[in-house]
Amino acid sequence: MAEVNAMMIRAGCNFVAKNPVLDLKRSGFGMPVFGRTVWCNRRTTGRVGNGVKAVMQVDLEDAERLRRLEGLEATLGLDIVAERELKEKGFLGMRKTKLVCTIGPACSAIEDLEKLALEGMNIARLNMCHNSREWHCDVIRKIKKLNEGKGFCISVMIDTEGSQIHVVDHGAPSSIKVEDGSIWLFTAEKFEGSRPFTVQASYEGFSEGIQVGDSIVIDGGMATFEVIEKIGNDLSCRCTDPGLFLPRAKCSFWRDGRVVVRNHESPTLSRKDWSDIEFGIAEGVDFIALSFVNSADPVKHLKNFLSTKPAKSVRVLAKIESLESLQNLEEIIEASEGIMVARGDLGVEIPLEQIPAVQEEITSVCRELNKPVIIASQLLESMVEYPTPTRAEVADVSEAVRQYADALMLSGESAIGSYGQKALSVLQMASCRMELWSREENRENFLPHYQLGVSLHDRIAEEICNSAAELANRLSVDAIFVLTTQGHMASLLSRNRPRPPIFALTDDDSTRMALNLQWGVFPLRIELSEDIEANIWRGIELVKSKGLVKQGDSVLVVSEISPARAASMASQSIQLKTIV
Ligand SMILES: Nc1ncnc2c1ncn2[C@@H]1O[C@H](COP(=O)(O)OP(=O)(O)OP(=O)(O)O)[C@@H](O)[C@H]1O
Ligand SMILES: CC(=O)C(=O)O
Ligand SMILES: [K+]
Ligand SMILES: [Mg+2]
Repeated sequence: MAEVNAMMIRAGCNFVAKNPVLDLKRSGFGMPVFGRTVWCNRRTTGRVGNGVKAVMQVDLEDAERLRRLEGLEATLGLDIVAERELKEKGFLGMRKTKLVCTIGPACSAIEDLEKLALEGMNIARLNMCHNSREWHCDVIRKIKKLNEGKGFCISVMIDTEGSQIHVVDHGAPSSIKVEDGSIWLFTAEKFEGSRPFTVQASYEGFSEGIQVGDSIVIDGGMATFEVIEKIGNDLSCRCTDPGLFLPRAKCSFWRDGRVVVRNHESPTLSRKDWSDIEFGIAEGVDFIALSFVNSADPVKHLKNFLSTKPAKSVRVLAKIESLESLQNLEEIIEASEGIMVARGDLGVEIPLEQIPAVQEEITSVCRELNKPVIIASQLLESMVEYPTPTRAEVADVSEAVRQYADALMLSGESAIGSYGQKALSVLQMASCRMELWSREENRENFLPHYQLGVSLHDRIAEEICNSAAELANRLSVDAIFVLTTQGHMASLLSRNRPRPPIFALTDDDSTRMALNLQWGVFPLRIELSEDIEANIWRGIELVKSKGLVKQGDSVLVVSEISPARAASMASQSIQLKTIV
């Protein structure tokens, strides 16, 4: 027995249901049913009203129709925001660059989360450095509720605290001015409140290996000190470049124009991080972003750990925010399922003028190795306080879009700022504008083509996607559809940054949520079988039924079925279809 649902009704199936109204409600369709002619059996056409009871009987002809439609029924479609954008702006106008928002006290009410969702948030980031377990749990549940109840498709990312050994605090709730020549004591001693000219370091061994004459740079240049004396584990320092001390400021040690790299004992994943990760898994988060990754090892370690978990697969992202991570960049990117260019802490560890080049390099290596990349921190920093961005900030955002980064991230702008929604709309508008210019300049043609696959199977998949993207651009098709189980073909298509949107049809929910991070990919859930043709048929019927494609639209369909699923062997195909 099948449940009644709106799809069956629209398709005109003949059946009698036990309690159609209840069944409709249960199947999650909020459409009004009272007084509407919604169903009929062979002989009678009836009006459904409350309390109508009948026995479900589906005849053979309809059973076949139902069987085909059940695949559609199980489908939860495109995120409603993308759907709206498509209807308003057409295929080409859909924003391809994804948007991440850090959730904090300024936007954790469900109404605020919904506003961010409507403004285009694709991923919500929770920084485990701040706030309580209960607070994070509450936010995650609210987001899931919005997804389930309102048709959004927002993925959740937790960002670990990591071992930030260089954090210092002056004890006061706001910033303190640091005068030129003033003498300060940096200590690991723990005390409550503030003492004049005293700064607490978050890590006991902070001064190990530090010599008299070394410099301490606060927050990438907010102020600079010179170490004038070591007193036990404490450092007495003179301010050489006056400025400001913010609460929880980050500091780095410099000698002869370079950061002093020290092999401290603290692991990338602390005990608190593991506990936060367990919490994230239990709450069904989609991404875990690892802070202060210096090599591929912690990423591999976490992935091994996750592979032992029965839960859905969680994607591991590595944050590039230390000097060491730059030295091991390729191995970290290869081991991860995505990268965040965490410019905040990176700017503490390398000279600021190097940030633009490093960002471009990381973005390019990520595309080469086919890993999504997020550009993070200070994108619209002034909007924490002001309702408009600086022109320089808009230029910075546009440059990240021009570089074809997969995603842009808001930090304090959404977490604590008064204009989070406005900031998101600035990202949204700047992205669409730069994407348009890139298309007008045919910039996708100038992207370097790297060969990724080694095995024949991998190379075939890659070449199919490269050719499909080129075909889609040259033939100006309206959309690309890809049938993908783990998202691999979808990401290979995205890597080419094609002009039309890529609708990725998958039956795996974690794949669907992970694809949210990829440039130009709009994930949809669908039942996939071993019958490729049937999958394609179902996929197209689904998008047609939602009014996303219409008669005369041309679509390119790329399909992949892994060997484990296909009865015989792996197969991939490209088909060009005109919607009839
Ligand atoms: N959950 C939260 N609760 C309270 N404040 C938050 C929360 N998340 C972020 N914030 C505030 O927003 C600011 C920016 O957030 P963000 O998470 O980007 O900090 P960050 O220091 O750049 O990140 P990281 O610690 O990963 O380097 C933080 O300094 C903090 O004041
Ligand atoms: C996002 C982050 O962690 C940083 O910019 O440091
Ligand atoms: K963090
Ligand atoms: Mg950081």
